[in-house]
Amino acid sequence: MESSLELSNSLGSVSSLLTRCRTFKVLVIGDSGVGKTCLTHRLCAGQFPDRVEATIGVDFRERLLDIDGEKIKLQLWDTAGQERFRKSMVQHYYRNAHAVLFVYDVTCPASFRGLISWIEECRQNSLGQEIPRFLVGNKSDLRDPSRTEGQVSQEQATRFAKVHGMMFFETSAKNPPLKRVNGQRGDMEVSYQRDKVEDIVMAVGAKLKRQKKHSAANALMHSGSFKVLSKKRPEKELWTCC
Ligand SMILES: Nc1nc2c(ncn2[C@@H]2O[C@H](COP(=O)(O)OP(=O)(O)OP(=O)(O)O)[C@@H](O)[C@H]2O)c(=O)[nH]1
Repeated sequence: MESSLELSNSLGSVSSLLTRCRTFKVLVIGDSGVGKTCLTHRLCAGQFPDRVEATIGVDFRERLLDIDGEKIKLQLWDTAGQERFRKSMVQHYYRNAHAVLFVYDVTCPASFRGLISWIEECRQNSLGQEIPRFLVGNKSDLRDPSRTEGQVSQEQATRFAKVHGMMFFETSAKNPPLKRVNGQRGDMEVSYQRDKVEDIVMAVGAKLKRQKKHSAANALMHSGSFKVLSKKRPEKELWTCC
């Protein structure tokens, strides 16, 4: 039997584990040119970059979040969409990933169809179904409401997301789309999209935070006593301070 002092120490460790800042590796994948680099700039720095070049290999950007008083660091891995720039590094991308953003361009149906091969690449690299997945239709500012051809509809994307267990967002890394409204000064265009980019980052953070609590609670339940956690520490790179 554990003494009450040991028990209280154990509970103290649980609480410090739960409040510790954790870094989450989030992969951003999709065809070349869909806007992964611009999106990760917006997600991390809040700005659309002036100039971008095709990603070679991988780029990292980080975003520190405070979710309900808890600090979480998202480390976004902006991977190259072009096969020739990613070949030799693919396995490294997928190692220890905590979440994946699948990005397509809403004005490029080929990039939407291409998602199947990105899902397959995840499977080949042993990314389990328990890893949270998010579907992001980018470049919504270029959507032409008068056209149905040559664009990916939100209905199509919603169905796809449901089938593949993903949370779906449509957004623009560049600009919110404009809408014609009848204001006091007559007809004018105003932006009507809330900052969906911010919604994405908060949704990813919240989902990962919930998962973290869940896995810590599971570890506690399965060990019987929390002492076991200190013996079997999670992998070093997964637990870093902000
Ligand atoms: N209009 C519009 N253009 C965008 C948006 N996001 C990205 N772009 C443009 O799309 C082009 C490609 O953007 P990138 O961010 O380099 O695309 P990527 O997916 O990272 O491409 P790779 O590095 O080759 O994989 C650039 O010219 C961007 O300016 C958007 O939301 N709206």
